[in-house]
Amino acid sequence: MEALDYHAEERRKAEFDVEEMKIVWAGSRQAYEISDRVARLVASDPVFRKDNRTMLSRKDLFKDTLRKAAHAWKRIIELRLSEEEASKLRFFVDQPVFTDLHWGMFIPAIKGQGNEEQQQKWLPMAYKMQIIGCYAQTELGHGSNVQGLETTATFDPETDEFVIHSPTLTSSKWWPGGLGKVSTHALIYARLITDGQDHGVHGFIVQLRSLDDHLPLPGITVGDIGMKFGSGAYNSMDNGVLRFDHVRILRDQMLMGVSQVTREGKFMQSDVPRQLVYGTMVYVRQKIVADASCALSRAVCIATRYSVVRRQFGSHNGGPETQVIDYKTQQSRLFPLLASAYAFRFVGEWLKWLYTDVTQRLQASDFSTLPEVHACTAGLKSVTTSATADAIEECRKLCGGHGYLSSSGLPELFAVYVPACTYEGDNVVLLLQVARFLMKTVSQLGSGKKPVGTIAYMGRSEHLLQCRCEVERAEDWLKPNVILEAFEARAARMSVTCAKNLNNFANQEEGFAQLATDLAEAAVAHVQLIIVSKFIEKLQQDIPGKGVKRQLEILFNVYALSLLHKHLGDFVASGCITPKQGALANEQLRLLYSQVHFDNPSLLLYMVLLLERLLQSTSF
Ligand SMILES: CCCCCCCC/C=C\CCCCCCCCCC(=O)SCCNC(=O)CCNC(=O)[C@H](O)C(C)(C)COP(=O)(O)OP(=O)(O)OC[C@H]1O[C@@H](n2cnc3c(N)ncnc32)[C@H](O)[C@@H]1OP(=O)(O)O
Ligand SMILES: Cc1cc2nc3c(=O)[nH]c(=O)nc-3n(C[C@H](O)[C@H](O)[C@H](O)COP(=O)(O)OP(=O)(O)OC[C@H]3O[C@@H](n4cnc5c(N)ncnc54)[C@H](O)[C@@H]3O)c2cc1C
Repeated sequence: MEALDYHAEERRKAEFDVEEMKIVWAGSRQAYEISDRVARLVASDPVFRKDNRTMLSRKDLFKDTLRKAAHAWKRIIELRLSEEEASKLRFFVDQPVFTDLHWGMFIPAIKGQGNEEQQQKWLPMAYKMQIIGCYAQTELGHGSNVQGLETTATFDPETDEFVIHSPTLTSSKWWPGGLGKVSTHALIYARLITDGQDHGVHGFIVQLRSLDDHLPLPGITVGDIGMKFGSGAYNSMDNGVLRFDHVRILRDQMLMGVSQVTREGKFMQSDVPRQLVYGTMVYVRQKIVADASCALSRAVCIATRYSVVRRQFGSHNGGPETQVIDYKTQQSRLFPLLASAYAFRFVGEWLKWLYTDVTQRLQASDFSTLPEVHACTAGLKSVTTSATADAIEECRKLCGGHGYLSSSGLPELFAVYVPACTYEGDNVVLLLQVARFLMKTVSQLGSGKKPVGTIAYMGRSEHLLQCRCEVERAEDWLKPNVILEAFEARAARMSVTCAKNLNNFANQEEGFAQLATDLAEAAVAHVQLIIVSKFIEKLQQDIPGKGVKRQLEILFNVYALSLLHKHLGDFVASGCITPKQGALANEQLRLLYSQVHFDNPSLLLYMVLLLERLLQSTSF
């Protein structure tokens, strides 16, 4: 049977309502309709073709990208697309481009850190793209350590100006996307200095290039940092380098929403946490989590199509060879990735709500959830991007030799995706931020301050440190409460153990440095618990459509039990499950794999169907 006939046949046998599953994947009927409409728009427009992307020179690739970005903007205006539709268009055009940073960071930073007057001054020009902005924080010498940035912004009370300067080679801004060729302005993060006093890192809007001839302005040295990983990939983005030689800007070009400098040069810190200067990074991290599920689902779609169609060995009496998807090893490698795509989808939906909630709270000067939001966005960005990057590589291997062909789409997908483990925060550095939040929570357990939200389970740590999972048969692992308690017990025990070991060090900082690896692992356990718990909450919602909820329950169990199997050492070492119970979990997983395949081929093929549409505009 031909592949496409097979697909059609399998879809006809669907055990569930595929149309309703599409709505679940999209998040709502409206979101699905927008996705479908914009995907068709991109797929049907020859300007957005990408089948030549990996054969172009860097210069031609960049020109092609600019052409696409201009065409996208033209279509957005002509069709009066909403912000959500425009964002979808960027996603389907699927090529790193300067607009990602203009819309994804430059504008949000002005909205989040600028005062009312600054928003009124700069946003209208930015929305009309009369100015193009980038987010210039990272320097040659510092990326993770934001407090180590060296660029200076020195207030001159004589002229009511800041002097922006790059005092050292390592203070050169290095990496900002859109900086190398396109941006006319940059949001510069620099050390604020008034009257000889250093007030730390703050944001400043600086014009880099003339709006008449696009040439760099006096005192500005700017350019592209050159080729990056892979051929096509991120080379469509003009990541740049930038140096200042005593460039003067007006005082009102310092973003004054978080702190201010008066005409007399007095530094004023508003009664808001200084970390609001980091707010744009938090915003992008939560978007990156949603993007992870999309990138992962594309890779899974390709590997699923291949696995369903490819036959190898197993022919009897001249009959057809075995579909590779029938091999247990292929299933045990592929199905957890399919399940992870759904898990990241749902936790990304929740994180978007959490971010919206904290934004509303900040407007009411309620900073109570800011630490948790930082920990959740940092941790989920780290865990989902690391898992997705590894998964794309696994999908390449699942496709045998063909996975290494550019035309499979996987090499390009991998090369474009993997920097997500670094940008917006190195994944290990972000895990250590989560660990810092966990240790602070554990240290406060005795204070009577009840942990809430995603860390609430820590308030039950005494019980969790004693509990034993009630599993006697493999099917006991199908109960969400049993799985949740196992993940809570593991996470609580790993954090409490780290906290106890930290107490063996006289100096907390030294202890944190020595125990960093254990702390990072405790952070992963905490974040994986969040993902599992949000999947369970999704299943507790009303999910319409014949058999849809049943499919999602199967995927939940595949996701949770494959994680438990992968990290069995943590679970057993922390005492919450026995080796025998671990073996029963693995037995249940095997049963689920065969069920996912035989009872639910259209689930896989549904992914193929939905993601086929997304892939139509791609090179594979
Ligand atoms: C066509 C039109 C449509 C287009 C639409 C496009 C939309 C696109 C949207 C998204 C697209 C995504 C595309 C992405 C492309 C690539 C983008 C890449 C950009 C970048 O990489 S920007 C640079 C990123 N850099 C970083 O992330 C740096 C990482 N380092 C840090 O965050 C910090 O330095 C640190 C957190 C590691 C340490 O900071 P530090 O001040 O030293 O703080 P500490 O001493 O560790 O902690 C002090 C205290 O502060 C708390 N804290 C730290 N950070 C935050 C925070 N962000 N929020 C809140 N609180 C924070 C920390 O917990 C401590 O608290 P405590 O004292 O413990 O209570
Ligand atoms: C494709 C791409 C696009 C980018 N776009 C932008 C942009 O638009 N704007 C912008 O400002 N920046 C941008 N960046 C820069 C990016 O934000 C930084 O590269 C990132 O924050 C990591 O910082 P770093 O490069 O200094 O790495 P480092 O922090 O030097 O990391 C190197 C190694 O050191 C380890 N390490 C560092 N500190 C610690 C610690 N305290 N404890 C344990 N281990 C540690 C890390 O885990 C890592 O293994 C981009 C980067 C890339 C790759």
